[in-house]
Amino acid sequence: MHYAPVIECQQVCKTFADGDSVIKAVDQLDLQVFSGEFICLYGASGSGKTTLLNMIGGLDRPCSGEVFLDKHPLSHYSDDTLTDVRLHKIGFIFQSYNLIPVFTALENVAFIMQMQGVDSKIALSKSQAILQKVGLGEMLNRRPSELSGGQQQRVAIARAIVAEPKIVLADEPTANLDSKNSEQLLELMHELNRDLGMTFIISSHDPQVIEAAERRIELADGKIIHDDSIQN
Ligand SMILES: Nc1ncnc2c1ncn2[C@@H]1O[C@H](COP(=O)(O)OP(=O)(O)OP(=O)(O)O)[C@@H](O)[C@H]1O
Repeated sequence: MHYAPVIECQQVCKTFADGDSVIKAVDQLDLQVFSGEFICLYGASGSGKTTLLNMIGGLDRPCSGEVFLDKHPLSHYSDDTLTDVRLHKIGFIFQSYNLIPVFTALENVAFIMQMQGVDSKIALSKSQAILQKVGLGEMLNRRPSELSGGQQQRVAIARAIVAEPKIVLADEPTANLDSKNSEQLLELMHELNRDLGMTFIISSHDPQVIEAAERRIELADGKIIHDDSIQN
């Protein structure tokens, strides 16, 4: 059951200069995402998936058009406010895990909540609980270099979801995982979607991820060429 669009893209464009020519990475794209959806963006390399996720998450700004988050146009926010909005509403999972090498698994997860101003003790206990949930309860004190790729990815996921954001944006989250770890990650994301109603937008080339999504959206040349929610 979907209640309200949490994200809306209206005629969103993003161009990049490439020498004398211009690349239209995202081209007049319209999209509505509803609360609780589990979406996979797929399409050839260079079709615009990462660029679109970055604009939805406020990491990058469109050249024209507008992205709305909970009906608020992101362009009206200053960079500082946007950082704050992102911190409280959106969890990011990147292909490269972006963990802080000198922090332990526990500290990497707790860090986001501490930035949100959550009391340290509470942040650490919530982080411990979420690391247990992703199967890393025995590895709280290991640094990223002491964890496997799959385990590092699970720390990154724990970090993205610990503050229970409304929206999770994941850019090729299974790209560096074997099929068993990919399956476990997918199960975890589905569980969070089902139990906590988190909205997921995942970009992927992985047939396992595409198959498991409720709504599949295909991009080509910065445009949507297929959307399961639209009869096309
Ligand atoms: N910072 C940038 N500067 C110049 N061109 C860029 C930049 N970021 C993206 N592009 C170009 O924009 C287009 C879309 O790139 P994007 O990374 O969004 O595609 P993608 O679908 O995520 O690709 P992949 O599946 O390979 O990750 C590509 O042609 C890319 O080369």
